[in-house]
Amino acid sequence: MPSIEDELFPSTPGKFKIDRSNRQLNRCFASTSTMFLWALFLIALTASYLSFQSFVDSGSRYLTASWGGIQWEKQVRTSAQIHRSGGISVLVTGATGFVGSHVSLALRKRGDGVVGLDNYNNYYDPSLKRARASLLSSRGIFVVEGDLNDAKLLSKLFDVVAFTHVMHLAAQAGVRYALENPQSYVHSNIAGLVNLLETCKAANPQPAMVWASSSSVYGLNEKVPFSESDRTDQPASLYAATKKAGEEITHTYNHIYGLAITGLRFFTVYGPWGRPDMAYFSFTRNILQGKPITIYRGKNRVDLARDFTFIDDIVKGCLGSLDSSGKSTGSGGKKRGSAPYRIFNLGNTSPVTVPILVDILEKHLKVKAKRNFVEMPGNGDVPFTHANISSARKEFGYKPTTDLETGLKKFVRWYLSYYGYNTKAKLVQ
Ligand SMILES: O=C(O)[C@H]1O[C@H](OP(=O)(O)OP(=O)(O)OC[C@H]2O[C@@H](n3ccc(=O)[nH]c3=O)[C@H](O)[C@@H]2O)[C@H](O)[C@@H](O)[C@H]1O
Repeated sequence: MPSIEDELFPSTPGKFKIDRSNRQLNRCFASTSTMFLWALFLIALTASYLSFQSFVDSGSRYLTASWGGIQWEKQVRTSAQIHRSGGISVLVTGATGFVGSHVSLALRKRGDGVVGLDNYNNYYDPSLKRARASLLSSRGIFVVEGDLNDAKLLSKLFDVVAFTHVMHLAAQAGVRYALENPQSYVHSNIAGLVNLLETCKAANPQPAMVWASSSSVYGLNEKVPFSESDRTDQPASLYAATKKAGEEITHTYNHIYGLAITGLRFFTVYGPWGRPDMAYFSFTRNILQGKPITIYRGKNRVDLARDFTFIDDIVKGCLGSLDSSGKSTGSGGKKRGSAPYRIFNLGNTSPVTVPILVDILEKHLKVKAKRNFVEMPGNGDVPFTHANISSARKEFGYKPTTDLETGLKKFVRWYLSYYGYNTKAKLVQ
């Protein structure tokens, strides 16, 4: 298996050759007028190259065309192969993301077929995604590099494999980043979702879909703990609004086309191989580097709290949802009967305040944090979250077992090892 360095710096840079012959040029530059015309031509060529390049740069965040071909199809087919009786074949979107990589590995471990899809966008350090991809590849999971909005790619994937399930985890995550880049939420969480649903609806047979909604849909809801039947019409961030829109959109596809759909409201998921933009991760980085951390506080200096949920518990919830998803009834875009439409909270059911989270990190890191308390800015945050998980428990026996203390210990152990704190030379973060 190639190492992560090999993937980043391929040994064969390509087939581009520089033509050093100047005989042709000598003839062209024979007269001044020809030189002038030639100069104009070069300027036009450069201008069109630059505009093409900027088109490529702006598009490359999302779209790549590095798929297709006999070898590629063979890799997809092999990766989708099921190795247990009664197993399923799953297309996992966002497979090199935090939750996606863990779910892919768990499915593969129990013998299910898994094909990943990921666009490796640069919302956070793509090298972490490449490292996760390397791990997946070592377990025989092929990750297709491409974007949800690439309809041809999605339809090709379903031509090659009759996926029984789609685990849709690709998304623009993060509550506060929506202030900076609102369009990326629309691109991934709305347009990308619809594109995927269009493909699933048209597939024959149709897969069942399980996808990641968010605890943030509860928004300004004050009734605790949050139950699936509580109101979700007061989102506090654009992120939350796009996830809520996703719930409505998936309902439509269930209603019209008979797609079996399960939405999972994840509550602040954390753990090894996590997302660097999240508080527990960036706090750890700053604490180790001796930099201050900013802790938001609510009105009247009330601490914010989250129902932090350990990744292994989320993975159990995802697999339980896939196994109990029921079947889609339609085919080729035609509904043949009603199909299940479900929404579940996946949380830990025991909220912890942010300062206590920092206490636990300090204990595991054996370093004191430099705490800087500020009033919660109007950035989309909500004061607290708390999941009622009785529906998921009833439906597929969901039962979280990892408390924050234990989960953060596992995260810190991974973090120190991944970033080289256990060796003499610290790696650059
Ligand atoms: O459950 C979800 O659906 C979401 O969970 C996560 O959002 P959040 O619960 O906001 O997690 P996270 O950023 O770790 O902040 C945690 C706490 O630290 C506070 N916080 C944060 C940053 C900071 O600098 N200081 C601070 O006090 C902050 O105010 C908050 O109280 C996912 O990112 C999101 O993609 C989505 O999945």
